[in-house]
Amino acid sequence: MPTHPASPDVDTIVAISTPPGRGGIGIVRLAGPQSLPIAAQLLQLTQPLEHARARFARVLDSADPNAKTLDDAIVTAFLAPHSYTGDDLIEIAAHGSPVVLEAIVRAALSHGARLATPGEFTQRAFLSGRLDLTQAEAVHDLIAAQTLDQARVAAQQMGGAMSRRVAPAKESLLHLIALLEAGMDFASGELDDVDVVPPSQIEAAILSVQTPLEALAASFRHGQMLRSGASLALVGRPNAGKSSLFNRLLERDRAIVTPLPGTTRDTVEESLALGGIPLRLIDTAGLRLQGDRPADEAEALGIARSHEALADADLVLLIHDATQTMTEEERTLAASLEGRPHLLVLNKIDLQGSDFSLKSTAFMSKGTNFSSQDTSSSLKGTGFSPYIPTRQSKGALAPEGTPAPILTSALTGEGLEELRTAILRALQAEGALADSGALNNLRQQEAVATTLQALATAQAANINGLPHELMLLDLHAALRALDSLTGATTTDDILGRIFSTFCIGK
Ligand SMILES: Nc1nc2c(c(=O)[nH]1)N(C=O)[C@@H](CNc1ccc(C(=O)N[C@@H](CCC(=O)O)C(=O)O)cc1)CN2
Ligand SMILES: Nc1nc2c(ncn2[C@@H]2O[C@H](COP(=O)(O)OP(=O)(O)OP(=O)(O)O)[C@@H](O)[C@H]2O)c(=O)[nH]1
Ligand SMILES: [Mg+2]
Repeated sequence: MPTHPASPDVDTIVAISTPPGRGGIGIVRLAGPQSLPIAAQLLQLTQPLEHARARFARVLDSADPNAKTLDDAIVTAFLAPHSYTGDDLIEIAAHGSPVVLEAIVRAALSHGARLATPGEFTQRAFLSGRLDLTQAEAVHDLIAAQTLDQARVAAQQMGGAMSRRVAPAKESLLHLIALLEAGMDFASGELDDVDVVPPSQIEAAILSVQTPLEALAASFRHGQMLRSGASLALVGRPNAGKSSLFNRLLERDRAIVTPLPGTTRDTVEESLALGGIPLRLIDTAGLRLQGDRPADEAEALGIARSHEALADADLVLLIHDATQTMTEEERTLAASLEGRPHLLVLNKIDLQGSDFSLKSTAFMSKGTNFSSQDTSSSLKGTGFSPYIPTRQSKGALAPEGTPAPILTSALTGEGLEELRTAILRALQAEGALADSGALNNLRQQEAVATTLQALATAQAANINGLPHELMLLDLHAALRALDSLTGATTTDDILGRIFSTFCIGK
């Protein structure tokens, strides 16, 4: 484990740790071996600093030759190794005035500190072994969290959920490596050509490492969704009720709605949290039918944007007016969405007879197994063919066949709950949100994917009876990849890239 001795050649760093701007209180943080002596020169203490005890102090105006008081502050000292970073750390909580906080930082610089780089406090915590890399990343995620669910997941990760989750797999892998290496030493001695460990035992051992890591790899999608959210585009013919549904989902009248087709001219974007997942909802200009020309250039440009939103969205909601027959174009559009996550929404069901609504409800409640005979007469005239959704076990936003249509009325609100549920299901984000120790960034996902690849190669070598030396190379590669997940074997440039995305002062 890397350690960070409190030696004088380690820089003492300083930064404002509270957000830029004015606030009730603002905190300047100093970390490193010179923190205490530097603080002593900036402050007039009435009582000596003690570990983790808040003390009142006057902040001296260092620029003033008579060193008058600039502010009153509360100062806390954390002595190495019992601090956030692991080295001596001082916090000065002054009034939250940017000029005062900057003066404190400037004074600390003049006494030998240097400005902390983004994330450097957390980087030191990592380098001193107080946090592993997934925990350090979680600190960043927690600060960036936009929903409480995101914060909960980050907090679990910050508490070491990931390391705990991979620990048993790593233990098994180390055990297997030790076993094979011992066997090899043995074999190179007197007992040549003797397979000390039988292939079936190796196969089982590799499998016991693979299984939990595969489950971990599958958790990536969900973690990613919680971190970054998803974008949702509402597309369809003019007047289908896209903007009305958009407003319903947002629960406010954001987009303009009129009875005239071609009302929405440009894409309209709004954020929305659904089931703890941050979503970017995009209303688009209605797609005109062939031969049905856009009214003007603005509308034509708007339609071009609709196509872009359609191409970029993580999930497409194809909105169809249930009172209209589905056109060839819509069918083509629906077909082009195959293989991508999308939902078909039949809107304006309030305009159908009550008969329609009842049958539709029965149709929906049958669950997911529709057969062609089920082609409900309620859908007659809409042009929708029967759907046979298939469940896929894993895979990001995996297409699940053509989804069953969702029947809504933006006017009455009917079907909106079903639509919300269907959106979450399509994003595969239902169920336990705070899946403890889920992978939640590309770096983590790659570490696990590389581990699994190396394990698969090792397994193939085992099955093909290749020498253990070769298998050991793959197993060591797997171990290195697994260790990079928690940062034990992560290169400096990758570390640099990770911490540079943090706030200054964190
Ligand atoms: N004022 C303040 N608030 C803060 C932090 C901080 O550093 N300062 N934190 C972070 O930025 C977070 C809390 N995390 C922290 C984690 C560990 C330690 C720490 O010093 N731990 C020592 C024990 C300290 C003691 O003796 O009481 C240790 O574990 O050895 C401090 C904060 C959020 N709030
Ligand atoms: N009865 C009924 N009317 C609806 C429903 N949804 C929308 N409307 C009406 O249909 C008309 C068009 O609605 P919009 O939401 O503007 O349709 P749009 O798809 O955004 O249309 P464009 O922006 O032109 O592409 C408006 O008069 C709405 O009030 C619904 O579920 N039932
Ligand atoms: Mg509209």
